[in-house]
Amino acid sequence: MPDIDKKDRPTTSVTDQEALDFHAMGRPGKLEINPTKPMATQRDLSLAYSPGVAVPVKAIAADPQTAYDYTARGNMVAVISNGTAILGLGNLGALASKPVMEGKSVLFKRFADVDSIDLEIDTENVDEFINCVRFLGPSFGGINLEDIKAPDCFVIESRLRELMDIPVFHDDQHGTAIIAAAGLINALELTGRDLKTTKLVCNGAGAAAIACVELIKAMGFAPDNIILCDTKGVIYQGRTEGMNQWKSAHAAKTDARTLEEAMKGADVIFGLSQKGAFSAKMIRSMADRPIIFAMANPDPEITPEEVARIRDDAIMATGRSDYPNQVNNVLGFPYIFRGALDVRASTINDAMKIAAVKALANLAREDVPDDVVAAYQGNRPRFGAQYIIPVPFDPRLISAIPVAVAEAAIETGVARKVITDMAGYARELSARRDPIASTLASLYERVRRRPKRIVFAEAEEEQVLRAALSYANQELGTALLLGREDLIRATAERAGIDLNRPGLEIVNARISTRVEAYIDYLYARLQRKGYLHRDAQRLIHNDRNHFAATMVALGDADGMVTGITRNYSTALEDVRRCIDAKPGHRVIGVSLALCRGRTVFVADTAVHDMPSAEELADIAEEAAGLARRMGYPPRVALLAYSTFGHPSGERSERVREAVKILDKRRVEFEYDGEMAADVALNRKVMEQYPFCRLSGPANVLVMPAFHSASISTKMLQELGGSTVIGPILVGLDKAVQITSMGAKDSDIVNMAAIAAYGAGS
Ligand SMILES: NC(=O)C1=CN([C@@H]2O[C@H](COP(=O)(O)OP(=O)(O)OC[C@H]3O[C@@H](n4cnc5c(N)ncnc54)[C@H](OP(=O)(O)O)[C@@H]3O)[C@@H](O)[C@H]2O)C=CC1
Ligand SMILES: CC(=O)C(=O)O
Ligand SMILES: [Mg+2]
Repeated sequence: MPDIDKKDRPTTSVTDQEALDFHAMGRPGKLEINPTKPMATQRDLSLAYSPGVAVPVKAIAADPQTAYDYTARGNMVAVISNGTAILGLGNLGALASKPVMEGKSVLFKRFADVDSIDLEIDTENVDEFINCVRFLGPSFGGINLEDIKAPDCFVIESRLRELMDIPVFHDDQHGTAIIAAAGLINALELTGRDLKTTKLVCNGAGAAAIACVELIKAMGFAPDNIILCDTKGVIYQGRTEGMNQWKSAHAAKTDARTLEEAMKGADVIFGLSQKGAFSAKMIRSMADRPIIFAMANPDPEITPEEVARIRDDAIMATGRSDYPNQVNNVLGFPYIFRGALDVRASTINDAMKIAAVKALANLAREDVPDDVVAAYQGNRPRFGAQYIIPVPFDPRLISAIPVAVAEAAIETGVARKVITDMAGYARELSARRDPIASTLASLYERVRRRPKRIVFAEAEEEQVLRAALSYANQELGTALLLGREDLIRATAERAGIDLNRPGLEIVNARISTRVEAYIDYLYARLQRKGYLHRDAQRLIHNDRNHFAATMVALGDADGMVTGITRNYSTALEDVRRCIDAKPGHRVIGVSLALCRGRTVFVADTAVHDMPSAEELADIAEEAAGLARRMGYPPRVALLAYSTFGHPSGERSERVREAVKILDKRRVEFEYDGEMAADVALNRKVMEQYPFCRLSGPANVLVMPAFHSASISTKMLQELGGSTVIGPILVGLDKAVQITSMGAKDSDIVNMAAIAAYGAGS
C-alpha cells in the first residue's frame, strides 16, 4: 500500500468553532451594501433621491434598456435558494441555506466584481417558488439558482427561463457540469483516454449529476458508456422505483444493479451524492489510472487520503478548497455571469457553457503566475495529476472565462450588446480584479506597438525567466536572458519553460563578442575614479548588472531590469557606474500607489536620503514628468508636517524653499506646499486654504525625506490596502528598472514593461 501522499493532505483545515467565529466576527454574516454615489450633502440627496431621481425614472419608462445605464441592474445577480439541497447536507430549509447563499454572493464580488444579493425563499412548493422569482426580473441582470433539490430544480429552472428575459442559471446543474467537464477533459488527456471509449459511473442522479452527464454527452461522451446510480442503485432501463423523467432519459442498458457492480472496471467515477458513498473495495475495482471526482460537499464520497491508501495511480479531485484539484462551481458561476452580463445576454446557452469548459481546461495547461503560487503557500501547480483544473485564486480566470462566454453569446445571437474589441474587453476584465492592470494596460499597449529588447540581468533565477517568458508572450518585445547558458537552461527545464520560442534570446556573457568593447567603455568611465583596467574587466566578466547596463549604454539592448538578487541601492550603484543621469535631470525613484480608485505618485522613494530644497524641486519636476508621461496631469503637493507655515518649524523650511525655487523656474505644472498629507489629498480640507494653487487633490506627493517616503508607501500598502508599484527609476539616461529583492514574476514583467516604455515606446 502506498503511503498517504503528502500533497493529498488538506493544505488548510478549519475547526467548527473557527467557522462559527468567522461568520460571527464584526458585522454578522459575510456581506453588506455600500452606496456608489456620494451621500454627504443636501445636493447629493437632491440628485440621488427626490427630485433628481425622477429623471432616470422617466428615462427608463421611455426606454427600458437605459436601466443598464442608470441603475445597478446590469451588474446585479440574485442568488436564490429554498434550501432543499444545501451542499450535500440535504434539505435543511431556506434560512439554514443563508450562509451558503451569502457565500456565493461574496464569491461573485470577490472573483468577478459582480454585485450580488442572496434571497432565501421559504417554500418547497414549485409553483410558489416560480411565482416569487418570476416577478423579480427588473431588479437583476441575472438569476443564479442554488441548492434546490432535483427534480424540482429542473422544472423551476426551465419555467423561469421561459418566463424571464435575463439569464436564469442553476449553478448546481450547469456550474458544476462545466467545471467537472473541464477537469475530465484534462484528466482524460493525462491518462491517454478517448472521450468516446471511456467508461464513466456517476453516483447521484440529482441536479448536479444529471447536468454533468448531459453536458459530457453533448461534448461527445458515448451515452452507452455512462451508468448513473442513486440511493436505489443503478438506474437501468426498465427500473420503476424512485424514477423520474430526467433519470429515465439516462437509464443504462446494463446488468449491473449496485454501485459496486457498476464501478468494476470503470475508468471514471463522479460522486455527486453524499459523504462516504465510495468504499475502498469499489475504488480498488476500477480500471488502471482511474479518474475519481468525489464532489460532494462539504465531505466527499471518499477522501484523497483514503484513495491514496488503496492505490497510487488515481487522478483524484474533490469539491473542497483544501485538497488539490478542486472541482467546484466557484470556478464557473462568477465568470460565466460576468461574461453574460457584459453582453447583456438574454440567456446562458449550451454554446456559452461549452466555451467556458474549453477556456477552463486550456488554462490549466498553461504556466501558472506567481500570484497563484502565493495564494497556495508557495506550491507552484503544474499541469498533471495534482493539477487538472485552475485554482480559484488564479487571476487569469477573470479575463479568460468571461471573454469565451461573451464571444459565444454574441456568436449565438443571445447578446443584446456586442463587444467588438475583445482584447480591450479582456484588459478591462483584468482591471476589475487588479488595479495595477488598468494603470499599466495602456502602457503595455504602447510598448506592444513599438516592442523593445530588454535585458533580464538575472535570467538564471526562475521568477526572472517566467517574467521574461511572459514579456515575450505578451508581445512586448524580445527578452534577452543574461547569464550562463547551462544554468539558464537548467532553470528553464526545472520550471517547464520552453526557451526555443521567438522572443527569448540567451546572452552568454562568457562568450559574448562584445566583452572587449564593454570593458573599454567601462574603463573609460571609471579610470579617473580609482579603477584599474583589470577592475573594469572583473566587473564586466563577473557582474551581470555591469554587463547588462553596459549593453544598454552601448545600444545592444533598449533597456534592462534587475534587482532580484541584490538590494536596491547596490543594484543602483552598479547601474550608475555604467549610465549617467539624463542631461539636465536628476535620478529619483517614484512609487505608484493605487488605492480605492485613486492613483498617487510618491517621490523620492529610492535615491535621496535628506534632499535639499534644490533637490526637492528637482524631485517635484521629475515626478511630475513621470505622472504626465503616464497620462496623469500632475498636481504636485510638497509635503511636510505643517501646512502653509503652521505649525512653524525649521524642518518645513526646506520644503517652503523648494516651492520658491519652483516659482523661479516657472515650471508648467500645478504645485504647492508645504502642506500636510490630509490637505493634499482631501478636497474638503484643502478648501480651508482657498489660496492653495492646486485645482484638486494632489496626485503627486513629494516627500520631505526618504524615510517619510518609504514609511508612508509601506503603510499605505499594509494598512490602506493600496497596491504599490515601484520605485520606478526616473531621470537616468537609459531605460533601467530595479525591482525589489524577491519580487514576483508579475512584478518583474511590470518593471520590464516600464523599462521598455521608458526606452521610447
Ligand atoms: N463540487 C461541486 O461544485 C458541487 C457539488 N455538489 C454536490 O453534489 C451533491 C448532490 O447535490 P445536488 O445534485 O444539488 O442534490 P440533489 O438533491 O439534486 O441530488 C442528490 C442526488 O444524490 C443521490 N444520493 C444521495 N445520497 C446518495 C447515496 N448515498 N448513494 C447514491 N446516491 C445518493 C440522490 O438520490 P435519489 O435520487 O435516490 O434521492 C439524488 O439523486 C451534494 O453533495 C453537493 O454538495 C453539487 C453541486 C456542485
Ligand atoms: C458547491 C456547491 O454548489 C454545492 O456543493 O452545492
Ligand atoms: Mg450548490
